Amino acid sequence: MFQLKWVWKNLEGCRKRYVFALCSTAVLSMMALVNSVLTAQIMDTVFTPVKEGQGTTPELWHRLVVLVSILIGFTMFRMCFNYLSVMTYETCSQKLLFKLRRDLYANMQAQDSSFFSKNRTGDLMTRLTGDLDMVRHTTCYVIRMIIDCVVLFLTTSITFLCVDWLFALAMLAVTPIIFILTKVFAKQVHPLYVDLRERLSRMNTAAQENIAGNRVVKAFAREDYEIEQFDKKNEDYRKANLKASLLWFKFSPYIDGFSQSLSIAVLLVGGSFLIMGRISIGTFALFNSLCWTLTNPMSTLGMLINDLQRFFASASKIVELYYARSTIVTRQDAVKKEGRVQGAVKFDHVTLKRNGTEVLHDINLDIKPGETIAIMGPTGCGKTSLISLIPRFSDVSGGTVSVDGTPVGMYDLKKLRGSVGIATQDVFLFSDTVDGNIAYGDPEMSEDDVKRFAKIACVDFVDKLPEGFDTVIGERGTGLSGGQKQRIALARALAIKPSILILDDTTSAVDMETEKYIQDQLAHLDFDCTKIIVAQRISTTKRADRIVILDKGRVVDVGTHEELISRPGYYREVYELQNGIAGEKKGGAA
Ligand SMILES: Nc1ncnc2c1ncn2[C@@H]1O[C@H](COP(=O)(O)OP(=O)(O)OP(=O)(O)O)[C@@H](O)[C@H]1O
Repeated sequence: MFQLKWVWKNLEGCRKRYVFALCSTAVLSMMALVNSVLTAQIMDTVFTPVKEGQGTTPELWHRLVVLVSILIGFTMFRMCFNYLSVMTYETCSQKLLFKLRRDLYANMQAQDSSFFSKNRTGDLMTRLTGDLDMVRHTTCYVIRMIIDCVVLFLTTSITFLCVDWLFALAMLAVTPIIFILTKVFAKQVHPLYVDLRERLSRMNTAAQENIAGNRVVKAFAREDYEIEQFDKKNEDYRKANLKASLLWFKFSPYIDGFSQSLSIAVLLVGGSFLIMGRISIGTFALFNSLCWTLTNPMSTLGMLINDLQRFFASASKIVELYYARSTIVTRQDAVKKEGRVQGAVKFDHVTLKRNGTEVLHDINLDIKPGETIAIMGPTGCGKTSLISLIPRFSDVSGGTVSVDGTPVGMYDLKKLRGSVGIATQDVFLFSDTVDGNIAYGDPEMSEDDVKRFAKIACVDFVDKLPEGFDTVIGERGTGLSGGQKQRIALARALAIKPSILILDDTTSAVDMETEKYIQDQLAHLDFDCTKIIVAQRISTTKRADRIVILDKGRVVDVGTHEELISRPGYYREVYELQNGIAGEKKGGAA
């Protein structure tokens, strides 16, 4: 039930309107009885006297006209009221959907990287689409129908009991059996819908991964395998859907059968009472015409419970996302920093654990403002992990990372990240223009600035694009090479004029000449900036003020290019390898 409480909480702003809609449904359901009651009145006060030979007096004509006019007027009023009611439900549920989507999206933006590695994209997409729609469907339809069923059933039962208690009891005798059946059904169907929801999410995840990784699939000619894998998930989903539907089909004949038995009871019991003179023809007509108000709620209640269980399964998933809280947030007692960050970075006895394994051990590093630091080391030694601690993509497990003498954990997160320009290893560009991608960090940026940073990052290929800087790139746009994407990512990182620029293998895919040009440009930026460059190429690292060598999560050496090539170690090995010296030496020795 917490799911319903949560929906109520989120209806803030339109709760009064929603309560009005709920009440209007109850009133409309009660009104449904009035037509039958008026018809019974016409039968007993107009038709019966005529049939009993009293003739057609003007009084009877007058009574008929009045009652039929009331009937027409009432029906018109009910139609208008119903329209108002349905519109209120629709506006409230759409508003709720909009708010939830916005809140969920905002909350997702606040999550850290561990959240995204724990949750599959397809699952998150299911929550934002199908699950949310189930919440909307429940607030605007399922709840309305449940109220309609309950009120209709209760008012009809009370009316029947007031008119003829014995006839009413004969009709209501089967209802407890139907309620027990629907309760058992609800209990059995709930786990099926939780499972169904999970399978749908798995299928969506498979589809999403396949679309994202379609190049890999094609490169390995694994289309048939992928189709087979998707088919399995699709089949799983189909089976789960069928299982839930079959459960309903197992119960529905009994529920329908018992509901329909009411019509037979009306004919049998009502007919007998009519013959015995216990009830009038009007009373019989009333019971007969209102029979549906008892059968309908009972037969539709099962379907509504079906929907309600789907809602509970979907809402639980959304609530989980809604209340997910990142541990990487701005602290209440965060230090207010005015002005530009100078760019001093200090790692003080830093350790970092990932999934319980320590990947960085006792890192000590003091980087001065404006310094250029290169980080080098074998694959998996912790380079990306190390730099991700500066903008707090991850938090340290021990020790402190400080920027300008203040631990990064004490910064306002926006201030900290706004001072760090980062071009990551996996370049991601948005489906936007080149201009939009470069100015991503500052949408107000002038066209001249965009061009200036594009020049620094050597985005010279833009002239060859069909619409220059206005060419849409990314997923739905013009294709770019790996090196071209890297250069746009670099321009994007530079465009915010960061105090600390972090480049994680950003120029690995560009040619040597372009790289040299970019290095020259980076050395002469017109703003103060500390540069931390993760690279594997000696051509990239050799200009750095200091080069830090990492191995198995530890700093094993620090020095300038000259210092490091003058002593044995990882750097000299890479240097010799990349300059063909190792081969020459070996050749000479042979
Ligand atoms: N999200 C994660 N969850 C668990 N372990 C991780 C995660 N990210 C990285 N690791 C592990 O942390 C270690 C360091 O990874 P990291 O990406 O920092 O290395 P790297 O030096 O940047 O590697 P590369 O040169 O290949 O980019 C590796 O052993 C890696 O398997």
